[in-house]
Amino acid sequence: MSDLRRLEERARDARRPHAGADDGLVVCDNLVRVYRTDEVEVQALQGLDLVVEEGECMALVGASGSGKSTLLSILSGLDLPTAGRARVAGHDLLALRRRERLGYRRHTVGFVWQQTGRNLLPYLTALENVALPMKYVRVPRRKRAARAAELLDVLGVAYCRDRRPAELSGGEQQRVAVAVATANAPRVLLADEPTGELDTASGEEVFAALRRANEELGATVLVVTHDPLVSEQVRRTVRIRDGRTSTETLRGPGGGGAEEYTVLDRAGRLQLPRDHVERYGLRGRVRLTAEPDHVGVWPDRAHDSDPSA
Ligand SMILES: Nc1ncnc2c1ncn2[C@@H]1O[C@H](COP(=O)(O)OP(=O)(O)OP(=O)(O)O)[C@@H](O)[C@H]1O
Repeated sequence: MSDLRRLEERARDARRPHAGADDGLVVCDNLVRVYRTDEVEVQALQGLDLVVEEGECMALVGASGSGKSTLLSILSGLDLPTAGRARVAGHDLLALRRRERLGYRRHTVGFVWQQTGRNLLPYLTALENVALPMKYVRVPRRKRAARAAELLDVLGVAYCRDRRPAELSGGEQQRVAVAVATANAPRVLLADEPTGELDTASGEEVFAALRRANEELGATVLVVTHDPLVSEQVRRTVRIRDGRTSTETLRGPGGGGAEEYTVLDRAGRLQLPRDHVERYGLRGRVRLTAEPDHVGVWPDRAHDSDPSA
């Protein structure tokens, strides 16, 4: 093959999406979100890649300001990315028109916020709160009441059905919120710090409700959390650092045998964990060596011994 042919083929391959990149129920590809105010520009997401398979229950973790809430806002259809691609259940989130966006928010995604007061209407009972999203999509009244009662039952809060939010504990409110979020059988359930304001026992009950939404109601669950109770019990935890996915921790059934992986982006870039960078004195240039079954990363000793280099 001529050099030109080879170069052309390579260029074609580079333009083609990576194999499997579209396989997930949620696919974010090189997602960028820049917030601009009068004086400053904040790059909240800086080329984030993420694939979530249908049926997963996974956690997103990261330091404050790393971009987790920004990502959830985009996936929930509340916010638009500046660049990149985001697809959820076949919907291209950058191309949705106003009406489609509304339909997407009512049918495809459900959302649970951290602030318990934000999830429920204070003047409605738990049952009425759960029935409300079904009213918006014109489910007949009888069916609404029956499904709302069934959801409260599955999520362990059937006894709260006739109480208003002020008569519920924080944990009960969040479990009712999970019922509200799953009322229209969304494909994806997004939760932003759902246990953040709760004590351990209530947090556990809310996490159990999210698990039930995943296992029994069939929703794919993405939960942003600082709570180890949640992040250490899901099979996959993705860490976001500076607006990008940096590492993934995979666990066996029951949360055991955690193994941490670094995420390689589509361009082949990876973020080395900070402790590795410090431990091996990696800075500026590094040398890569191709071994039969791995790639080695070496500090640039020549650079170190010659301060002028
Ligand atoms: N509406 C906005 N306007 C300007 N900057 C914003 C806006 N929303 C978020 N940011 C900035 O974007 C960055 C990412 O914020 P984001 O809320 O997504 O982080 P986070 O990881 O969810 O943080 P936390 O864990 O504290 O909730 C931060 O620097 C934040 O200050």
